[in-house]
Amino acid sequence: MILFENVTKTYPRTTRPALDDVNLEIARGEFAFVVGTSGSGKSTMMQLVMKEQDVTRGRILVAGRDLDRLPERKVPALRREIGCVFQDFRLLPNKTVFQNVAYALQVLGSSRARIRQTVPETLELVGLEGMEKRLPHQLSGGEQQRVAIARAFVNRPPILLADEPTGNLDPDTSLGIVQLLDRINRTGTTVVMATHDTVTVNAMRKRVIRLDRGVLISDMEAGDYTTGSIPRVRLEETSGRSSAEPEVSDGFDDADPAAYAGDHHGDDHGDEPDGDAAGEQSATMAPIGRDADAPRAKGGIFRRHKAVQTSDR
Ligand SMILES: Nc1ncnc2c1ncn2[C@@H]1O[C@H](COP(=O)(O)OP(=O)(O)OP(=O)(O)O)[C@@H](O)[C@H]1O
Repeated sequence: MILFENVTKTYPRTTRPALDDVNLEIARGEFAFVVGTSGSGKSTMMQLVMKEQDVTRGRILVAGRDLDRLPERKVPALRREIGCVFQDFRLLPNKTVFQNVAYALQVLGSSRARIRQTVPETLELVGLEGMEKRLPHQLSGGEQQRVAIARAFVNRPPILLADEPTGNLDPDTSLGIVQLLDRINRTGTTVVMATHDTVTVNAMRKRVIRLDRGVLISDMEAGDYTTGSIPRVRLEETSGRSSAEPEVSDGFDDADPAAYAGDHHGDDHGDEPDGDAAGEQSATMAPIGRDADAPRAKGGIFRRHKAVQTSDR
């Protein structure tokens, strides 16, 4: 689903790379934490996946697309397949919970009927039923982040990136947010979460990818956030081969969700990707947990890597 091959990113007017020769594969349906101290390159990794930044060297594949060869006009289609959640929630302050989530579908051209159906389903999924008409400032931080997650997930993207989503939250609330991301992951969505949050990482026992000054130093299944004792590893290829919200007039300023009834605009998603793109998303919302036990398919085109211990830190 996400493949980094010898990826180096050096920002203009800097000497040390933000990411330095990173090799990495995250398969479809995986949940991975990306950890490391401030400045280790976590956000850069996320931005590269979104094609908000371009690599300096190396290659990135996302959902079957080679980002270096992706024409600018196809970047929106890439981003429709990636939901994003940030530390600072980034909600629209003058819109209700419902409107914030609806907005994500609206910009995709979804019909009012679809919006009216899927927004309440998604709000229920994230545990915000009954809060549709509240404004962001009438919510706790954890609730605001749930709105942001609902907005990121409402069109069922195959990939969800979360950059420090618990950075502004207390430990209990943080755990709830990560458990929600875990639930979303169980529907089949690939989740990558950058974090400093030791407690949550240790509680979840998921894959932990560790960066140190731009270098991928370890990649562990069911790992933890043990600082100082993780063996340094390098990724060695094996022979086996096996995939700012625009402020627009939306016409949806009515605080009453019932106002969205009935008016079909069609679900034109615009410029669709080429056939090489994996996983065109479903237009309908499935109940959460429907796919929870489905086998996690590995992408067929991605190289497999294995972690090799090189030295102790
Ligand atoms: N736009 C930019 N221009 C120049 N340097 C940048 C830019 N963005 C990030 N960097 C540098 O790249 C390195 C990695 O930064 P990045 O934000 O990816 O780290 P991070 O691990 O996400 O940090 P944090 O946990 O504090 O968010 C840092 O040295 C940072 O100063």
